[in-house]
Amino acid sequence: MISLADAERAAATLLEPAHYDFFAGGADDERTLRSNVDAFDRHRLLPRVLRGVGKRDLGVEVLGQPLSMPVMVAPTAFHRLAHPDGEVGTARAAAASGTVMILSMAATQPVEQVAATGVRLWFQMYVQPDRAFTERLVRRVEAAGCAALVVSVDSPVFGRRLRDLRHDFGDLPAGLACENMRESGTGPPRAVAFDAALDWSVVGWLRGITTLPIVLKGILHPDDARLAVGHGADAVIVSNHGGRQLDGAVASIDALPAVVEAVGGRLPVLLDGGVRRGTDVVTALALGAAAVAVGRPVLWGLTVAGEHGVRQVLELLRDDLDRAMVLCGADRVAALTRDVVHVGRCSW
Ligand SMILES: Cc1cc2nc3c(=O)[nH]c(=O)nc-3n(C[C@H](O)[C@H](O)[C@H](O)COP(=O)(O)O)c2cc1C
Ligand SMILES: CCCCCCC(=O)C(=O)O
Repeated sequence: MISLADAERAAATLLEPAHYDFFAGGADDERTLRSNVDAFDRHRLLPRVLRGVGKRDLGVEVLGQPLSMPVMVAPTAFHRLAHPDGEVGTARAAAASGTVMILSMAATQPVEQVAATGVRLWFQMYVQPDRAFTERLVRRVEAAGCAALVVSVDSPVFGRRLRDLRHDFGDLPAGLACENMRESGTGPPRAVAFDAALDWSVVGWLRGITTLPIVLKGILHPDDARLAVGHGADAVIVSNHGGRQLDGAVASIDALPAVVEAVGGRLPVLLDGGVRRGTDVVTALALGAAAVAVGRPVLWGLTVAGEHGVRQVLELLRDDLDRAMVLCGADRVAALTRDVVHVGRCSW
């Protein structure tokens, strides 16, 4: 594997077609899925030269946590469908790469086991209509040592994914389950529910039950970004759920600048969706993201070689980012300013 595209090609040959399509697919006609990548391709970089960038520092701090690079692992479901190493393998790789893993509520290994790897872990959740269960889960992830709660707000219902319908893919195979949906270690797992009745009061409710930082994942509209600030969120993730929810939603990188402007530095803005190259990371950082997260590429690395494959994917991105930064004349993330990004013709 010398690129993330290689990882996907290799994974496609290894996975059962239904599982590959679950990971790769998006909602409906997959317009947003394609847009996430295409939109990065519309951006070009305007590099600076002769900047003395012999030594680079890719490190950033997000919510008080130091990351060795501004690339985190996005929450994705069902890692044991990809490889027996599962979420634990992904966590070990993220820890070795010095970054944060956001663990999906639909993980196939328990949060305690994943946290035991020593990774810096944030926990993603869909707030369940059963708030008592949600609160018990919050206590559980706090006890496991998770450092932030990532609340997905882009899923009042589950997106309609035609690939899954065609394969009749709905349930996990025997022996795999959403381990964090069990009330106790051995009890049957609950189904993950999506709650279309959720409104902004959920942020205050969560604030009332936990001191963990609350990160809202799935913000695209600048007015929602302002509301997130007003309701006391600690960070937002500009995301369209990898094109798996509202097909036709704007590409993440296109939504980023207005969200950054709306937030006005009051909280960190993260981004996921379509990040496949170091130049994509540079573009997002230059447009104001504090860091990015990657979803599918991690699953492809995990499929190909378990923990080692995820490590390879993360290190490929690090290497790519380092090269992109030096070629842009930036020796640190803060040196990536908006003028480095260009869309359309140079007019001066
Ligand atoms: C197979 C798969 C499962 C996902 N599961 C979750 C999930 O459980 N919770 C969540 O908030 N987002 C989930 N996402 C969305 C990712 O967190 C992220 O927004 C998206 O994958 C980023 O786009 P990328 O795959 O192009 O990097 C999932 C995405 C994929 C591809
Ligand atoms: C029935 C379990 C739901 C898992 C949700 C995973 C997810 O968010 C996705 O995009 O897929």
